[in-house]
Amino acid sequence: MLKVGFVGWRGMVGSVLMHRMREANDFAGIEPIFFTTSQVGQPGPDVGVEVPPLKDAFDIEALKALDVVVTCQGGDYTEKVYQPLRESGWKGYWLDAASTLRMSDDATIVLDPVNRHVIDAQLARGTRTFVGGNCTVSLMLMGLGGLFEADLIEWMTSMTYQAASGSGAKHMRELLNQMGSLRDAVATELADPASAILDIDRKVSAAMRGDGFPIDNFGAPLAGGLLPWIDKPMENGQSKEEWKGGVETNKILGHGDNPIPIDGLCVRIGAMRSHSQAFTIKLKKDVPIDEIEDRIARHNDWVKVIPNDKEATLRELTPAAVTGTMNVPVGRLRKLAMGGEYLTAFSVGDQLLWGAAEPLKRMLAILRESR
Ligand SMILES: NC(=O)C1=CN([C@@H]2O[C@H](COP(=O)(O)OP(=O)(O)OC[C@H]3O[C@@H](n4cnc5c(N)ncnc54)[C@H](OP(=O)(O)O)[C@@H]3O)[C@@H](O)[C@H]2O)C=CC1
Ligand SMILES: N[C@@H](CC(=O)OP(=O)(O)O)C(=O)O
Repeated sequence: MLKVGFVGWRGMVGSVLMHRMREANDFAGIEPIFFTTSQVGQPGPDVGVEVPPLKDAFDIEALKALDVVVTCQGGDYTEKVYQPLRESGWKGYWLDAASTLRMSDDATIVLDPVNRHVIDAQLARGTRTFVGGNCTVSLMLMGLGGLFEADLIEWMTSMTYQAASGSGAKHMRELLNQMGSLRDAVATELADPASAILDIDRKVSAAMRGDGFPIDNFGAPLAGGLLPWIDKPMENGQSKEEWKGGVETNKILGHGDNPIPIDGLCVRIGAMRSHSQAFTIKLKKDVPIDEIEDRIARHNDWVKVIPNDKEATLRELTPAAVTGTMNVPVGRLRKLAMGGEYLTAFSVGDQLLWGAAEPLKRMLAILRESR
Protein backbone atom coordinates (compact mmCIF):
# COMPACT_ATOMS: atom_id res chain seq x y z
CA MET A 1 0.00 0.00 0.00
CA LEU A 2 1.28 3.48 -0.88
CA LYS A 3 2.34 5.48 2.19
CA VAL A 4 0.94 8.94 1.46
CA GLY A 5 1.74 11.98 3.60
CA PHE A 6 -0.66 14.92 3.52
CA VAL A 7 0.56 18.43 4.36
CA GLY A 8 -1.78 21.46 4.31
CA TRP A 9 -4.88 19.27 4.56
CA ARG A 10 -6.77 21.71 6.84
CA GLY A 11 -6.30 24.78 4.64
CA MET A 12 -8.85 25.74 2.02
CA VAL A 13 -7.47 23.69 -0.87
CA GLY A 14 -6.53 20.84 1.50
CA SER A 15 -10.01 20.65 3.04
CA VAL A 16 -11.61 20.47 -0.40
CA LEU A 17 -9.13 17.72 -1.33
CA MET A 18 -9.95 15.78 1.87
CA HIS A 19 -13.66 16.10 1.16
CA ARG A 20 -13.31 14.89 -2.45
CA MET A 21 -11.09 11.96 -1.38
CA ARG A 22 -13.51 10.87 1.36
CA GLU A 23 -16.42 11.11 -1.09
CA ALA A 24 -14.59 8.81 -3.51
CA ASN A 25 -13.38 6.43 -0.76
CA ASP A 26 -9.80 7.17 -1.88
CA PHE A 27 -8.34 6.69 1.62
CA ALA A 28 -9.24 3.00 1.63
CA GLY A 29 -6.47 2.07 -0.82
CA ILE A 30 -3.58 3.98 0.79
CA GLU A 31 -1.84 4.39 4.14
CA PRO A 32 -2.50 8.07 4.92
CA ILE A 33 -0.26 9.96 7.34
CA PHE A 34 -1.09 13.55 8.26
CA PHE A 35 1.43 16.33 8.86
CA THR A 36 1.17 19.84 10.30
CA THR A 37 3.27 22.96 10.68
CA SER A 38 1.46 23.99 13.87
CA GLN A 39 -0.33 21.12 15.65
CA VAL A 40 2.20 18.28 16.11
CA GLY A 41 0.87 15.39 18.21
CA GLN A 42 -2.80 16.33 17.90
CA PRO A 43 -5.22 13.73 16.49
CA GLY A 44 -5.37 13.44 12.70
CA PRO A 45 -8.58 14.10 10.77
CA ASP A 46 -11.43 11.61 10.45
CA VAL A 47 -11.00 10.13 6.98
CA GLY A 48 -12.72 6.81 7.59
CA VAL A 49 -9.50 4.87 8.36
CA GLU A 50 -7.17 4.81 11.40
CA VAL A 51 -4.51 7.51 11.23
CA PRO A 52 -1.59 8.25 13.59
CA PRO A 53 -1.32 11.60 15.46
CA LEU A 54 -0.14 14.59 13.40
CA LYS A 55 3.55 14.58 12.52
CA ASP A 56 5.88 17.53 12.04
CA ALA A 57 5.77 18.68 8.41
CA PHE A 58 9.40 19.88 8.66
CA ASP A 59 10.73 16.50 9.86
CA ILE A 60 12.74 15.30 6.86
CA GLU A 61 13.26 11.83 8.35
CA ALA A 62 9.48 11.34 8.73
CA LEU A 63 8.89 12.58 5.17
CA LYS A 64 11.60 10.23 3.83
CA ALA A 65 9.53 7.24 4.97
CA LEU A 66 6.74 8.16 2.52
CA ASP A 67 6.11 7.00 -1.05
CA VAL A 68 4.15 10.16 -1.83
CA VAL A 69 3.92 13.66 -0.31
CA VAL A 70 0.76 15.61 -1.18
CA THR A 71 1.11 19.24 -0.13
CA CYS A 72 -1.50 22.02 -0.20
CA GLN A 73 0.46 23.99 2.39
CA GLY A 74 1.66 26.76 0.09
CA GLY A 75 4.83 27.98 -1.59
CA ASP A 76 6.78 28.92 1.55
CA TYR A 77 6.58 25.34 2.78
CA THR A 78 7.63 23.94 -0.61
CA GLU A 79 10.60 26.30 -0.70
CA LYS A 80 11.77 25.17 2.74
CA VAL A 81 11.27 21.43 2.44
CA TYR A 82 11.39 20.19 -1.18
CA GLN A 83 15.10 20.68 -1.87
CA PRO A 84 16.42 19.29 1.45
CA LEU A 85 14.10 16.29 1.07
CA ARG A 86 15.34 15.56 -2.45
CA GLU A 87 18.95 16.18 -1.36
CA SER A 88 18.48 13.61 1.40
CA GLY A 89 18.11 11.02 -1.38
CA TRP A 90 14.31 10.70 -1.22
CA LYS A 91 12.94 9.29 -4.50
CA GLY A 92 9.21 9.48 -3.71
CA TYR A 93 6.51 11.39 -5.58
CA TRP A 94 5.90 15.04 -4.63
CA LEU A 95 2.39 16.33 -5.50
CA ASP A 96 1.96 20.05 -4.88
CA ALA A 97 -0.77 22.72 -5.18
CA ALA A 98 1.66 25.66 -4.89
CA SER A 99 3.20 27.50 -7.84
CA THR A 100 6.83 27.30 -6.61
CA LEU A 101 7.96 24.30 -8.69
CA ARG A 102 5.57 24.56 -11.66
CA MET A 103 8.01 25.94 -14.21
CA SER A 104 10.95 23.85 -13.03
CA ASP A 105 12.31 21.37 -15.60
CA ASP A 106 11.93 18.54 -13.10
CA ALA A 107 8.21 19.16 -12.61
CA THR A 108 5.15 18.31 -14.69
CA ILE A 109 1.97 20.39 -14.38
CA VAL A 110 -0.97 18.01 -14.02
CA LEU A 111 -4.44 18.36 -15.54
CA ASP A 112 -5.10 14.86 -16.81
CA PRO A 113 -8.29 15.47 -18.87
CA VAL A 114 -6.07 17.79 -20.94
CA ASN A 115 -2.53 16.39 -20.68
CA ARG A 116 -2.75 12.73 -19.63
CA HIS A 117 -0.35 11.87 -22.48
CA VAL A 118 2.25 14.26 -21.05
CA ILE A 119 1.77 12.83 -17.53
CA ASP A 120 2.14 9.23 -18.76
CA ALA A 121 5.27 10.10 -20.74
CA GLN A 122 6.79 11.84 -17.72
CA LEU A 123 5.97 8.93 -15.40
CA ALA A 124 7.65 6.58 -17.87
CA ARG A 125 10.74 8.86 -17.87
CA GLY A 126 10.91 8.69 -14.08
CA THR A 127 9.59 12.15 -13.24
CA ARG A 128 8.61 12.32 -9.59
CA THR A 129 7.39 15.89 -9.12
CA PHE A 130 3.86 16.77 -10.21
CA VAL A 131 2.25 20.14 -9.58
CA GLY A 132 -1.31 21.39 -10.01
CA GLY A 133 -1.60 24.35 -12.40
CA ASN A 134 -2.71 27.89 -11.63
CA CYS A 135 -6.46 27.91 -11.05
CA THR A 136 -7.45 30.18 -13.95
CA VAL A 137 -5.16 28.26 -16.31
CA SER A 138 -6.61 24.87 -15.35
CA LEU A 139 -10.18 26.17 -15.60
CA MET A 140 -9.51 27.80 -18.98
CA LEU A 141 -8.07 24.53 -20.34
CA MET A 142 -10.99 22.48 -18.99
CA GLY A 143 -13.35 24.88 -20.78
CA LEU A 144 -11.53 25.40 -24.08
CA GLY A 145 -9.65 22.07 -24.28
CA GLY A 146 -11.54 21.10 -27.45
CA LEU A 147 -10.22 24.13 -29.33
CA PHE A 148 -6.62 23.55 -28.21
CA GLU A 149 -6.87 19.84 -29.05
CA ALA A 150 -7.98 20.71 -32.61
CA ASP A 151 -5.12 23.23 -32.84
CA LEU A 152 -7.55 26.01 -33.75
CA ILE A 153 -6.12 28.80 -31.58
CA GLU A 154 -3.64 31.28 -33.05
CA TRP A 155 -3.63 33.57 -30.00
CA MET A 156 -5.90 34.35 -27.10
CA THR A 157 -6.58 36.87 -24.34
CA SER A 158 -8.08 35.90 -21.01
CA MET A 159 -9.60 38.65 -18.89
CA THR A 160 -10.27 37.18 -15.47
CA TYR A 161 -12.80 37.89 -12.71
CA GLN A 162 -11.29 36.04 -9.74
CA ALA A 163 -13.05 35.29 -6.47
CA ALA A 164 -11.79 36.43 -3.05
CA SER A 165 -11.17 32.83 -1.95
CA GLY A 166 -8.32 32.61 -4.48
CA SER A 167 -6.32 34.58 -1.92
CA GLY A 168 -7.22 32.38 1.06
CA ALA A 169 -9.55 32.20 4.03
CA LYS A 170 -8.61 35.54 5.63
CA HIS A 171 -9.48 37.35 2.42
CA MET A 172 -12.91 35.73 2.28
CA ARG A 173 -13.61 36.97 5.80
CA GLU A 174 -12.37 40.44 4.93
CA LEU A 175 -14.64 40.64 1.88
CA LEU A 176 -17.66 39.77 4.04
CA ASN A 177 -16.61 42.33 6.66
CA GLN A 178 -16.29 44.95 3.91
CA MET A 179 -19.78 44.08 2.64
CA GLY A 180 -21.14 44.31 6.19
CA SER A 181 -19.46 47.68 6.80
CA LEU A 182 -21.02 49.13 3.66
CA ARG A 183 -24.46 47.89 4.59
CA ASP A 184 -24.12 49.12 8.17
CA ALA A 185 -23.09 52.59 6.94
CA VAL A 186 -26.50 53.09 5.30
CA ALA A 187 -28.79 50.85 7.37
CA THR A 188 -31.07 53.75 8.39
CA GLU A 189 -31.43 55.06 4.84
CA LEU A 190 -32.05 51.58 3.45
CA ALA A 191 -34.87 51.05 5.92
CA ASP A 192 -36.58 54.18 4.57
CA PRO A 193 -37.79 53.65 0.97
CA ALA A 194 -38.10 57.44 0.55
CA SER A 195 -34.41 58.16 1.29
CA ALA A 196 -32.37 59.66 -1.56
CA ILE A 197 -30.18 57.16 -3.44
CA LEU A 198 -27.44 59.75 -3.96
CA ASP A 199 -27.19 60.19 -0.18
CA ILE A 200 -26.79 56.43 0.16
CA ASP A 201 -24.17 56.42 -2.58
CA ARG A 202 -22.23 59.26 -0.94
CA LYS A 203 -22.20 57.49 2.43
CA VAL A 204 -21.11 54.20 0.87
CA SER A 205 -18.19 55.91 -0.91
CA ALA A 206 -17.22 57.68 2.33
CA ALA A 207 -17.30 54.36 4.22
CA MET A 208 -15.10 52.69 1.58
CA ARG A 209 -12.52 55.46 1.83
CA GLY A 210 -12.78 55.83 5.62
CA ASP A 211 -10.02 54.84 8.06
CA GLY A 212 -12.10 52.11 9.73
CA PHE A 213 -12.78 50.14 6.52
CA PRO A 214 -11.20 46.65 6.78
CA ILE A 215 -8.51 46.40 4.10
CA ASP A 216 -5.61 44.68 5.93
CA ASN A 217 -5.58 41.68 3.57
CA PHE A 218 -6.62 43.08 0.17
CA GLY A 219 -4.96 46.47 0.71
CA ALA A 220 -7.97 48.27 -0.87
CA PRO A 221 -11.78 48.08 -0.91
CA LEU A 222 -13.02 45.06 -2.86
CA ALA A 223 -16.71 45.02 -1.81
CA GLY A 224 -18.57 47.38 -4.13
CA GLY A 225 -15.51 47.56 -6.40
CA LEU A 226 -12.74 45.45 -7.91
CA LEU A 227 -8.95 45.17 -7.80
CA PRO A 228 -7.15 44.95 -11.14
CA TRP A 229 -3.93 43.34 -9.84
CA ILE A 230 -3.31 39.78 -8.59
CA ASP A 231 0.04 38.45 -7.32
CA LYS A 232 3.49 40.03 -7.64
CA PRO A 233 4.69 42.35 -10.43
CA MET A 234 6.84 40.97 -13.26
CA GLU A 235 9.49 43.14 -14.92
CA ASN A 236 7.52 43.51 -18.17
CA GLY A 237 4.44 45.09 -16.55
CA GLN A 238 2.42 41.89 -16.29
CA SER A 239 1.24 40.72 -12.89
CA LYS A 240 2.54 37.23 -12.06
CA GLU A 241 -1.00 35.84 -12.36
CA GLU A 242 -1.11 37.17 -15.96
CA TRP A 243 2.34 35.72 -16.72
CA LYS A 244 1.21 32.27 -15.53
CA GLY A 245 -1.58 32.29 -18.15
CA GLY A 246 0.90 32.08 -21.01
CA VAL A 247 3.77 30.03 -19.61
CA GLU A 248 1.74 27.43 -17.71
CA THR A 249 -0.77 26.84 -20.51
CA ASN A 250 2.03 26.17 -23.00
CA LYS A 251 3.86 23.92 -20.54
CA ILE A 252 0.72 21.88 -19.80
CA LEU A 253 0.08 21.45 -23.53
CA GLY A 254 3.73 20.57 -24.19
CA HIS A 255 4.17 23.52 -26.62
CA GLY A 256 7.66 24.39 -25.38
CA ASP A 257 9.19 25.32 -28.76
CA ASN A 258 6.14 26.84 -30.38
CA PRO A 259 4.12 28.64 -27.69
CA ILE A 260 0.64 30.01 -28.36
CA PRO A 261 0.54 33.72 -27.33
CA ILE A 262 -1.84 33.99 -24.36
CA ASP A 263 -2.10 37.16 -22.29
CA GLY A 264 -4.66 39.35 -20.56
CA LEU A 265 -5.53 41.17 -17.36
CA CYS A 266 -6.32 39.43 -14.08
CA VAL A 267 -8.85 41.12 -11.82
CA ARG A 268 -10.07 40.32 -8.31
CA ILE A 269 -13.82 40.77 -7.90
CA GLY A 270 -16.20 40.43 -4.96
CA ALA A 271 -17.27 36.84 -5.70
CA MET A 272 -16.67 34.51 -2.74
CA ARG A 273 -15.71 31.39 -4.69
CA SER A 274 -15.34 30.39 -8.39
CA HIS A 275 -13.28 32.24 -10.96
CA SER A 276 -14.72 33.59 -14.22
CA GLN A 277 -12.90 34.50 -17.43
CA ALA A 278 -13.79 36.29 -20.67
CA PHE A 279 -11.83 35.18 -23.73
CA THR A 280 -11.01 36.78 -27.05
CA ILE A 281 -9.74 34.05 -29.33
CA LYS A 282 -8.10 34.50 -32.73
CA LEU A 283 -8.80 31.28 -34.58
CA LYS A 284 -6.45 29.93 -37.23
CA LYS A 285 -9.43 29.80 -39.62
CA ASP A 286 -13.10 30.76 -39.80
CA VAL A 287 -14.74 27.74 -38.14
CA PRO A 288 -18.58 27.69 -37.94
CA ILE A 289 -19.95 28.34 -34.46
CA ASP A 290 -21.78 24.98 -34.27
CA GLU A 291 -18.51 23.13 -34.92
CA ILE A 292 -16.83 25.22 -32.21
CA GLU A 293 -19.61 24.41 -29.72
CA ASP A 294 -19.42 20.74 -30.60
CA ARG A 295 -15.63 20.56 -30.14
CA ILE A 296 -15.82 22.36 -26.78
CA ALA A 297 -18.68 20.18 -25.50
CA ARG A 298 -17.07 16.86 -26.52
CA HIS A 299 -13.67 17.48 -24.95
CA ASN A 300 -14.35 16.21 -21.41
CA ASP A 301 -17.16 15.12 -19.07
CA TRP A 302 -17.35 18.37 -17.10
CA VAL A 303 -17.46 21.12 -19.71
CA LYS A 304 -20.91 22.24 -20.83
CA VAL A 305 -21.83 24.68 -23.59
CA ILE A 306 -24.41 27.21 -22.43
CA PRO A 307 -26.66 28.68 -25.14
CA ASN A 308 -25.94 32.34 -25.82
CA ASP A 309 -29.20 33.67 -24.42
CA LYS A 310 -29.87 35.73 -21.31
CA GLU A 311 -31.98 33.20 -19.42
CA ALA A 312 -29.54 30.28 -19.78
CA THR A 313 -26.57 32.55 -19.08
CA LEU A 314 -27.96 33.91 -15.81
CA ARG A 315 -29.12 30.44 -14.76
CA GLU A 316 -25.95 28.49 -15.52
CA LEU A 317 -22.97 30.78 -16.16
CA THR A 318 -22.40 32.47 -12.78
CA PRO A 319 -20.27 31.76 -9.69
CA ALA A 320 -23.51 31.22 -7.72
CA ALA A 321 -24.54 28.42 -10.11
CA VAL A 322 -21.14 26.74 -10.32
CA THR A 323 -19.62 26.92 -6.80
CA GLY A 324 -19.21 23.52 -5.17
CA THR A 325 -19.71 21.65 -8.45
CA MET A 326 -17.27 20.14 -10.91
CA ASN A 327 -19.05 21.79 -13.85
CA VAL A 328 -17.17 24.07 -16.21
CA PRO A 329 -19.81 25.94 -18.22
CA VAL A 330 -18.68 27.86 -21.32
CA GLY A 331 -21.10 30.34 -22.84
CA ARG A 332 -21.49 33.73 -24.54
CA LEU A 333 -19.98 32.01 -27.57
CA ARG A 334 -20.20 34.20 -30.65
CA LYS A 335 -18.07 35.62 -33.41
CA LEU A 336 -16.83 39.17 -32.78
CA ALA A 337 -17.40 42.16 -35.09
CA MET A 338 -13.73 41.92 -36.18
CA GLY A 339 -14.49 38.91 -38.41
CA GLY A 340 -15.15 35.16 -38.60
CA GLU A 341 -11.79 34.23 -37.08
CA TYR A 342 -12.48 36.19 -33.89
CA LEU A 343 -14.40 34.31 -31.22
CA THR A 344 -15.48 35.39 -27.76
CA ALA A 345 -16.48 33.14 -24.86
CA PHE A 346 -17.07 33.31 -21.10
CA SER A 347 -16.42 30.56 -18.61
CA VAL A 348 -16.83 29.96 -14.85
CA GLY A 349 -15.38 27.23 -12.65
CA ASP A 350 -14.85 26.43 -8.99
CA GLN A 351 -11.16 27.24 -8.53
CA LEU A 352 -10.89 25.07 -5.43
CA LEU A 353 -12.03 21.98 -7.37
CA TRP A 354 -10.68 21.83 -10.96
CA GLY A 355 -8.46 24.81 -10.15
CA ALA A 356 -6.65 23.15 -7.22
CA ALA A 357 -7.77 19.96 -5.44
CA GLU A 358 -9.10 17.81 -8.27
CA PRO A 359 -5.96 17.56 -10.44
CA LEU A 360 -3.99 16.43 -7.34
CA LYS A 361 -6.65 13.90 -6.31
CA ARG A 362 -6.62 12.44 -9.81
CA MET A 363 -2.81 12.41 -9.97
CA LEU A 364 -2.71 10.37 -6.77
CA ALA A 365 -5.17 7.92 -8.38
CA ILE A 366 -2.94 7.73 -11.49
CA LEU A 367 0.06 6.89 -9.28
CA ARG A 368 -1.92 4.13 -7.59
CA GLU A 369 -2.99 2.69 -10.97
CA SER A 370 0.57 2.81 -12.30
CA ARG A 371 1.98 0.59 -9.51
N1 LIG B 1 -7.10 29.24 -2.70
C1 LIG B 1 -7.12 28.88 -3.97
O1 LIG B 1 -8.12 29.10 -4.71
C2 LIG B 1 -5.96 28.18 -4.59
C3 LIG B 1 -4.79 27.97 -3.87
N2 LIG B 1 -3.72 27.33 -4.47
C4 LIG B 1 -2.50 27.14 -3.72
O2 LIG B 1 -2.68 26.17 -2.68
C5 LIG B 1 -1.87 26.48 -1.55
C6 LIG B 1 -2.70 26.54 -0.29
O3 LIG B 1 -3.68 27.56 -0.40
P1 LIG B 1 -4.93 27.69 0.61
O4 LIG B 1 -5.54 26.35 0.84
O5 LIG B 1 -5.75 28.79 0.09
O6 LIG B 1 -4.17 28.12 1.99
P2 LIG B 1 -4.74 28.28 3.45
O7 LIG B 1 -4.19 29.56 3.95
O8 LIG B 1 -6.22 28.10 3.52
O9 LIG B 1 -4.07 27.03 4.28
C7 LIG B 1 -2.68 26.85 4.40
C8 LIG B 1 -2.29 26.36 5.80
O10 LIG B 1 -2.53 27.35 6.78
C9 LIG B 1 -2.54 26.72 8.09
N3 LIG B 1 -3.61 27.30 8.92
C10 LIG B 1 -3.40 28.20 9.91
N4 LIG B 1 -4.56 28.56 10.48
C11 LIG B 1 -5.53 27.86 9.89
C12 LIG B 1 -6.95 27.79 10.05
N5 LIG B 1 -7.59 28.53 10.96
N6 LIG B 1 -7.65 26.97 9.26
C13 LIG B 1 -7.04 26.22 8.33
N7 LIG B 1 -5.70 26.24 8.12
C14 LIG B 1 -4.93 27.05 8.88
C15 LIG B 1 -2.73 25.24 7.85
O11 LIG B 1 -1.48 24.57 8.10
P3 LIG B 1 -1.17 23.77 9.46
O12 LIG B 1 -2.25 22.75 9.65
O13 LIG B 1 0.15 23.17 9.17
O14 LIG B 1 -1.16 24.80 10.52
C16 LIG B 1 -3.06 25.18 6.37
O15 LIG B 1 -2.64 23.99 5.78
C17 LIG B 1 -1.15 27.80 -1.92
O16 LIG B 1 0.10 27.51 -2.45
C18 LIG B 1 -2.04 28.39 -2.97
O17 LIG B 1 -1.31 29.25 -3.82
C19 LIG B 1 -3.82 26.86 -5.74
C20 LIG B 1 -4.94 27.03 -6.48
C21 LIG B 1 -6.10 27.72 -5.97
N1 LIG C 1 -3.53 33.24 -7.50
C1 LIG C 1 -4.84 32.59 -7.46
C2 LIG C 1 -4.84 31.41 -6.52
C3 LIG C 1 -3.54 30.69 -6.44
O1 LIG C 1 -3.17 30.31 -5.37
O2 LIG C 1 -2.84 30.57 -7.58
P1 LIG C 1 -1.37 29.91 -7.67
O3 LIG C 1 -1.55 28.50 -7.21
O4 LIG C 1 -0.97 30.02 -9.12
O5 LIG C 1 -0.48 30.70 -6.79
C4 LIG C 1 -5.86 33.60 -7.04
O6 LIG C 1 -5.45 34.49 -6.32
O7 LIG C 1 -7.02 33.50 -7.37
